[in-house]
Amino acid sequence: MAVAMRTFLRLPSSSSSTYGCCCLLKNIPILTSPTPNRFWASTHLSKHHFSSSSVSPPALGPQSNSNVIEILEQRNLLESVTSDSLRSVCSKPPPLRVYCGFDPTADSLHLGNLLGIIVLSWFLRCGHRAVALIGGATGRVGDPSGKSLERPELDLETLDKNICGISATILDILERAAAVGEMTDSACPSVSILNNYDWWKDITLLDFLKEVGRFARVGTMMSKESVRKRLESDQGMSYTEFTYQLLQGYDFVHLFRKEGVSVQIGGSDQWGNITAGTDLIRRILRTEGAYGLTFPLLLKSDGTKFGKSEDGAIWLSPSKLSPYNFYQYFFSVPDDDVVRFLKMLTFLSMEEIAQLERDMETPGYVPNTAQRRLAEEVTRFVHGQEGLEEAVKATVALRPGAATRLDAKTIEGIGEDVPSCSLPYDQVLSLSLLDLSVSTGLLESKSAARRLLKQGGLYLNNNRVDSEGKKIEANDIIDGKVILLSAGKKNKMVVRVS
Ligand SMILES: Nc1ncnc2c1ncn2[C@@H]1O[C@H](COP(=O)(O)OP(=O)(O)OP(=O)(O)O)[C@@H](O)[C@H]1O
Ligand SMILES: N[C@@H](Cc1ccc(O)cc1)C(=O)O
Repeated sequence: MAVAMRTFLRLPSSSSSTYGCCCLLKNIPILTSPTPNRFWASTHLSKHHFSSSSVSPPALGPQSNSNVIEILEQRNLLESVTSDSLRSVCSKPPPLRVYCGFDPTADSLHLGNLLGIIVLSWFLRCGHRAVALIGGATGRVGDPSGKSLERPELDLETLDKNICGISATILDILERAAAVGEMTDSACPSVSILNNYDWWKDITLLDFLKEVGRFARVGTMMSKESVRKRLESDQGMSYTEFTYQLLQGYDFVHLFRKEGVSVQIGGSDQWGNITAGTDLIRRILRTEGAYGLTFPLLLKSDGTKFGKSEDGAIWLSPSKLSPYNFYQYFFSVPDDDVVRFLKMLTFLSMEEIAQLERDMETPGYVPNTAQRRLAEEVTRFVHGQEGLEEAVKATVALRPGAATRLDAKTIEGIGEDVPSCSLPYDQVLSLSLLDLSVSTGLLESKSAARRLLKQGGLYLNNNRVDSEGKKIEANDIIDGKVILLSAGKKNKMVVRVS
């Protein structure tokens, strides 16, 4: 993909800064900020081309004349709006500035968080502007929404690392989203990234009580679901967490006043915090011009939400989940989920999705066609065309019996996601394949390995092995570094040879 782009990024100035993060966001010129701790990025992108590849072309086409609220409704991405007049406001000029906040509670975002980026992207596609807010300040406090226990306090080093990790992902994805939206107005950046620590670090407790606390009603604060639920629990709620809604509420006031942001979006669990913001804007700035919008939580078919606490979180950062495994996840979603995911997680037209749904009911439908389309679209959106090509290449190459020649990079790419082990070169060379399968832990015994080999299920670097006497030769060690063993189609073992 060739993208002509001009990007500015100001990272927080280091030395004295808590957020002196040194992450280098790839391909992005970094300008030193005159304002300490300000994290700001803007993206202007113009033409957008795609190289030919073996995957379907991406869903293109900005929809600048469309009403974003109607689109979100059609795609099950709309839960509530604070006022129905948002519908008319967003269909006429000027474009709106819309923000979504992300607290740095982990070093990567996950699939549930992607919904916020997708909704921002729909606004971009419809000609509006997007602001992603990193909660450098709110992350120190911890949002009680949807949590039954107080969040553990994060140390500053961890917060810093998390801010770097999630900022890089958000910027990467939103740049691609803005490119599809073909926003070319250089006077007004289509995407900005801000850190709320920039304004909170200068506000004293007395300022806060005077400027914010005075306008907040304790009764209203107590009635928020996040507070009510916690007060019913044995542990109760700390004053710090109780204050969270006012921090997020004041962010909206600040962004409304200083950055012209008039819409805040978030998952349905953010309703209380978002309305804290619209209330404060009404009381402090005496205007009705601010809107909140929530989207439903993305759920698995068993009704549990995609999050980060449980095992097997679908991370967006390639260092936590490779593009190959990310792709595989979507390729394997059950038929019952695929249409819902196509609507919520891709930008494919509703017509194309309806056609895929009809095809699924048709005799001769090739299983997983809809899943393949889903996997392509979501992987391309999150990891870019390059990440998608890497995932597809690995998928083809890693299929047992595949004709494609494996290389060390492809095998290393899955090394973090499948079991792996390291063995010295001279221990591996001339070892029998049966012994290697057992000593690496791929199979439990030599007799199990022999049985599998006889059934035609034991593979060395994707080639089926028939001979019981097969020994590892130098040219079986790919690029002198790795061996891929497979027991059947699913069980793999990467052997790193040192
Ligand atoms: N499955 C989801 N669908 C839509 N939005 C989500 C989902 N999960 C999280 N979000 C959004 O991301 C925000 C941040 O998530 P948060 O850190 O509170 O919880 P989480 O990442 O789901 O973690 P945990 O698994 O620990 O509950 C949430 O407030 C919510 O709006
Ligand atoms: N409370 C949001 C993050 C957020 C932080 C500050 C805001 O102004 C908005 C949103 C969450 O937990 O994900």
